[in-house]
Amino acid sequence: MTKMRVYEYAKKQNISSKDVITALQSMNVEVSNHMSTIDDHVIVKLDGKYKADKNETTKSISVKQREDHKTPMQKQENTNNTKPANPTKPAAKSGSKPFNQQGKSNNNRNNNNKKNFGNKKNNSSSNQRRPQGGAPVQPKKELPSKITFTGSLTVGELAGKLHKEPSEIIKKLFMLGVMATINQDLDKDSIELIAGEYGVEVEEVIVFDVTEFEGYATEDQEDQLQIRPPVVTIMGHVDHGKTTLLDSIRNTKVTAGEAGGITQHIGAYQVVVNNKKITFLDTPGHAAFTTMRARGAQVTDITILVVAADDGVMPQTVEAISHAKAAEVPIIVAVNKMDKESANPDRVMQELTEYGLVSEAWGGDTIFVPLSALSGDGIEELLEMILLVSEVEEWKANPNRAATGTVIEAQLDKGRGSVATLLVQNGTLRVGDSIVVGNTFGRVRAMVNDLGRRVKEVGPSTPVEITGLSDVPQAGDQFMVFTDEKKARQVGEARASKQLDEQRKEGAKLSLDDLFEQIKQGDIKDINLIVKADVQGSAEALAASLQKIDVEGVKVKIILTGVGAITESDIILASASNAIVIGFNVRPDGNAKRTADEEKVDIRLHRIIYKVIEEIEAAMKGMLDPEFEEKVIGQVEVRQTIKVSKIGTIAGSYVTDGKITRDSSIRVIRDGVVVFEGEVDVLKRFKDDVKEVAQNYECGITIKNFNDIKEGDIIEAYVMQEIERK
Ligand SMILES: Nc1nc2c(ncn2[C@@H]2O[C@H](COP(=O)(O)OP(=O)(O)OP(=O)(O)O)[C@@H](O)[C@H]2O)c(=O)[nH]1
Repeated sequence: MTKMRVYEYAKKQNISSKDVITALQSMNVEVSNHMSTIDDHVIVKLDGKYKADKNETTKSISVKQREDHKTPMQKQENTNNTKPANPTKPAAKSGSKPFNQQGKSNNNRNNNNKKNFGNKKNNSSSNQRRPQGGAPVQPKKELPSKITFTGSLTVGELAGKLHKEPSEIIKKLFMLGVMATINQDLDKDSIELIAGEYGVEVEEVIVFDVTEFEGYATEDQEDQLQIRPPVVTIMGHVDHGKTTLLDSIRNTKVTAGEAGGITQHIGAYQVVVNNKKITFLDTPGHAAFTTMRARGAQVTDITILVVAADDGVMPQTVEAISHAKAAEVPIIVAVNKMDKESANPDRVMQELTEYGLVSEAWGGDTIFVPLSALSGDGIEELLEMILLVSEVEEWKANPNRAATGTVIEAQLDKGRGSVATLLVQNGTLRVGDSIVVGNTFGRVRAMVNDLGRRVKEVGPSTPVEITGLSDVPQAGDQFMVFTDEKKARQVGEARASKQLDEQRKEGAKLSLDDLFEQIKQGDIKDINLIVKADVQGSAEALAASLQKIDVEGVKVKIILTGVGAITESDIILASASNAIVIGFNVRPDGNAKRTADEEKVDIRLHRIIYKVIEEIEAAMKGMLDPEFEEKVIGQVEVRQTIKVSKIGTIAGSYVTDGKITRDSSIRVIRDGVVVFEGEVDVLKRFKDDVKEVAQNYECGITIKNFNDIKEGDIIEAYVMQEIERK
């Protein structure tokens, strides 16, 4: 089914949106503004109308206007009806992802998110008619054939570029149902729409942001890529043996492979199995994993999920699964503690099927390796399985380029200054390289590997500890080597100052309020949700219903369902996956609230299932109900009460502050406690019904459904005011 927006149709027909809206209204099709969607049967009807009615006034006027103001060149161009080409950024190469794009947004998009008329309320402009005769005095300058912009333009700026008076642009916007001021920012669609009305071509110029690494990264050609070792993270429930497993792999493999090496804990290590390397991140647990991902770093290729055979699936096992799945990282299950008598691997297999991890033995595709981290039995098999998965996945990188990668950990060392363990993800890192790491920079002074040995250069998937940075970066920060030291300094400094700016601004996390805007801009294809509920049954029911929502091809993806309060870990997962958290009959705990504020994670709390569905659906359609805020307008003191049969209790009162109106909401406060909330029924001055009573005046009030009003009560009057959504 074809669908288009009103303004798209207007463009197609070369007429104004306003005319289309008028036509639609005459056809009894409900449309609110130029952003409204019309479907194909309406389109067919409209097509018919415009075909049959070629000389329809509105059309001839709008075409006439356009022709009048056009240069000969544009007149010619108009026949091509070309859309401006939009330069896009080079796509990151899939074989080697030096920088994760997730959660990143470039400046231009941020600008586009500013107020634009797509999300403005429609205004009642439907009575306005296009001026027919006596055109306003036009500026002398001719229309340009093409205009350029970056990010957005204000109405005034656009007018300047089009050599038009701002008032004319404002008028045009008004015709499209938009009230705009001269300083209002217009987004790309709006700029194209207005320029299109004059037949002027628009080109968006994307300015290269010096602080974004992506801009400097060159694409690797397929023939430059070579197989690189996999990077493995170990996750699992407390005490299931993560640390023991990491130690045991390192002890059996590292010392055997590299005689004389003294293991050094630098946050990651490499082992050699069958002449092939495997890199392990040394910080077990999903907290580190997810914190990194929240910072935009994806370093893990494979997750080893450790489950103790004598304990089975536990809460953190489930969390680890969600985290790995959210990051789309393959999972290998290590069924640990097989040496114990109480070990029951079948139970582990059984329990994990519930989370979609079905062992190969049972017809699934998840690799399960029974082992004992303590005795070392099964570790060899686990390592072989890791190699097997890597053979299938074929992770690649280009060793012959300047290095890029991620910070695994970093700290300030008394003697050596800033010390950071970097994981090289692409290219080769060398001593002496000029490097930007996160928001700091420097030259690689010395490099030490996981065996405590000094090294001169390291290739892809290798962890290495470096010194020489001017400041301490953070785990998860990305780094990039620059051939030019000056450039490194410049980029490092620019990034540092940008970070300061960003700290001041809000993070660009997903929120229901701007969901529609993001969907419209094509920025999101899935909406990630985390559902926490008081009981498993509701969590599942809610998740199932939410998954059925499908608005304009955008789907809801549930990345975690769980029972109990919303925890900090949920928030971190939400932040890393750009998800919204839904609490059904549950609340966030203190830490979760704080983290959600910091990470700008949107939490929605509900008590009724259909309300949740309704809200998400409305947000996706850009139809969220307006938000209201309470505004106290006045205070009234009850000085005397009179009981009247049939009417109830009349409160003889005195307005001590502000005013009270007949349509205000009220609360009755007795000794500081709210005893009733409701509405005014009748408001009188002497015998007359009045609309409002101002400060220092007496009045008589009755309250709807409340007769227990007492002398000395305070009546607080308030109204609900719509507040603009962010
Ligand atoms: N019998 C037996 N005990 C094991 C095995 N692996 C680990 N353990 C024991 O289980 C306990 C917990 O092991 P850890 O390696 O500290 O577990 P962990 O998952 O790292 O725990 P946290 O760091 O607290 O999350 C220790 O007492 C280990 O000795 C095993 O294969 N067999």
